[in-house]
Amino acid sequence: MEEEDESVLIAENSTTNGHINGESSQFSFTVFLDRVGEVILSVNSTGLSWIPADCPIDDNSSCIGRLCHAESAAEIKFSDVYATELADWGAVRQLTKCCFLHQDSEMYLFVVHAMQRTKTKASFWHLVEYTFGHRDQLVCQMIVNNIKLYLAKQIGRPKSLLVFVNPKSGKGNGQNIWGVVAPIFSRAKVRAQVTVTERAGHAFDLVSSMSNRELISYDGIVAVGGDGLFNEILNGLLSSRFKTEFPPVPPEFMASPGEDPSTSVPIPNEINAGTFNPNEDQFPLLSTSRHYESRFPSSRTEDGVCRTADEDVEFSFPHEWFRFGLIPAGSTDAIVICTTGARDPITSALHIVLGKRIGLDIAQVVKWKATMDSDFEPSVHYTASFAGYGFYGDVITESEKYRWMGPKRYDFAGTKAFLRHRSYEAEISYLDVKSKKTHLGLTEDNSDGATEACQSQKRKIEHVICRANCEVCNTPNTGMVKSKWLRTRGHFLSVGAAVISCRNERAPDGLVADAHLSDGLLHLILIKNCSHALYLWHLTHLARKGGSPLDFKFVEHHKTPAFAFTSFGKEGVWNLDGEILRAHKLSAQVFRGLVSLFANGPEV
Ligand SMILES: Nc1ncnc2c1ncn2[C@@H]1O[C@H](COP(=O)(O)OP(=O)(O)OP(=O)(O)O)[C@@H](O)[C@H]1O
Repeated sequence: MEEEDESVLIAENSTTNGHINGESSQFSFTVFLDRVGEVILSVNSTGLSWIPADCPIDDNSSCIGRLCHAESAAEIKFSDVYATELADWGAVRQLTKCCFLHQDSEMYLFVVHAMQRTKTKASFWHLVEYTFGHRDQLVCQMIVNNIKLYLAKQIGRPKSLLVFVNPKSGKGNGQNIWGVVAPIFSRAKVRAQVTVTERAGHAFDLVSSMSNRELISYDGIVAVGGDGLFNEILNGLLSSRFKTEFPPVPPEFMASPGEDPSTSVPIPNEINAGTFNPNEDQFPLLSTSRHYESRFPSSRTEDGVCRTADEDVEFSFPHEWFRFGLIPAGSTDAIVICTTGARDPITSALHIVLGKRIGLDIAQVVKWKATMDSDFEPSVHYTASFAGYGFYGDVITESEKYRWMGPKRYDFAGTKAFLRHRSYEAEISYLDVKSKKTHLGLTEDNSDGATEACQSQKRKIEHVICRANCEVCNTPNTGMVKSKWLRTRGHFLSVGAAVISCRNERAPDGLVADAHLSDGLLHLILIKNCSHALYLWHLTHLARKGGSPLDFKFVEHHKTPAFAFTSFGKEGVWNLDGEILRAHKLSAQVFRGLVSLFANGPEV
């Protein structure tokens, strides 16, 4: 049906307050609502509401009256409405006085599309459609046009998105899942430029080779897949655009194990630039402004010509409006679960079209050497969720052999790695930061001296779960933060660095229940060698809601903005967001809220 211009139309049965045309502040119409009957529909700048026309709000005289009112009066905020449209001429069903449905006469229809929280789990959002009818088509047109005007004023909603669909994600459902959510985007009039990936690395290549100008012609990039696809796109965006110093490392880090640091490999200038200065008072990583400098290399245009940096436009971090979206279709989907509280494609699509926004910490992981004997060749990687060594590296290496099993491969590979029970000798240095600002989750005595009992007590006090409008994530860093390197060496079953809690089906509270999406800290979890039985006990705590996997003697947990790792074996395998990274020597730092996501945080 063709839409007309804003019509200045006041029907006989309408009341208005303000101007209908363009700047209407409030108006009411008697219309029909499908499955209810005649209602008085009011529209104002915050949303729409209706009450039954023949069931006044104070008519509680009968139980039927009360029932009708409870079920048929409602209010929807525009912040929850993602589209409205005229529909064809059709039938509206009405509720009789005895609350039975019967078919009423046909009329012109219009539909309002919105989200609704599931009653039992607020994080799960579902689609709701309200179909209204009126015998005058112009009335329908005018109401729709006015609702559209209000929707256009909603801030932060995307208009144009790049979408990557991994057909091989999870159980191979990527394309089907996109098929399910695509109508939400088209109803919301969001243009989607869709690429179905043909191979691993396809999305990385496309994103990294795009000019900034082309990239910011979109409002964001959506991954329909798992954490691995998201990670690929993230790296594609950051690798050529985000230039920063390497993570700080302790002075002796560049020496080989057992080697005298003074005879170690000369460190290139760029590496020196990132070396931590223990005498520096102001901690360099915890930026107060959360604005990161970036340099812009030349980039390629569509016709393959390389532009110089001058011709391209700036892409700042964190970007003012450019966001990532993630529609879960993978095997783990930890990032989606942590950022929306649900593993549900519809919920994620609604977070995107409604223009939600949340900052996400990103860890920069630098691999210095692949094996003990290889040369220093730093390669930079970024992760939004997790980097793990030892058990985690073994699981990912093993699971790659069984990709055909789909998500079950992780259980199979995990069992094999568990039975093998290998430990790895390694040295880990981490920055111990002390701050009076307890919002960072750091306390004055964050380090060495604390007893096991104290640590357990402290963990309980600090157990603030990250959620929508999280106070910890929204508090800016202020004041001076002191730091020093602490070191631990030994045999470890695993070394893990979690950027976020990494909740997933196998670990319902995540690896670290109280990790935050945007607090500028990594959670370093060191599992020292222990008996098979104790390790199993730890794993069962991980797999249980409300478990305490960190409250074991053989588990060290440190909140830190940076760490450095050296393996004492010949080589080391890391698991970076589900991808293999061979690193004998590695360092990492976190950037607070470096990118933004179309998400709200879990509503728990
Ligand atoms: N067309 C493709 N064929 C094969 N591999 C692909 C293709 N497109 C992307 N990939 C790669 O598949 C890997 C895994 O994808 P993805 O993360 O989407 O699913 P998953 O591994 O099942 O889920 P999760 O990461 O949540 O466990 C990614 O590293 C990505 O590079």
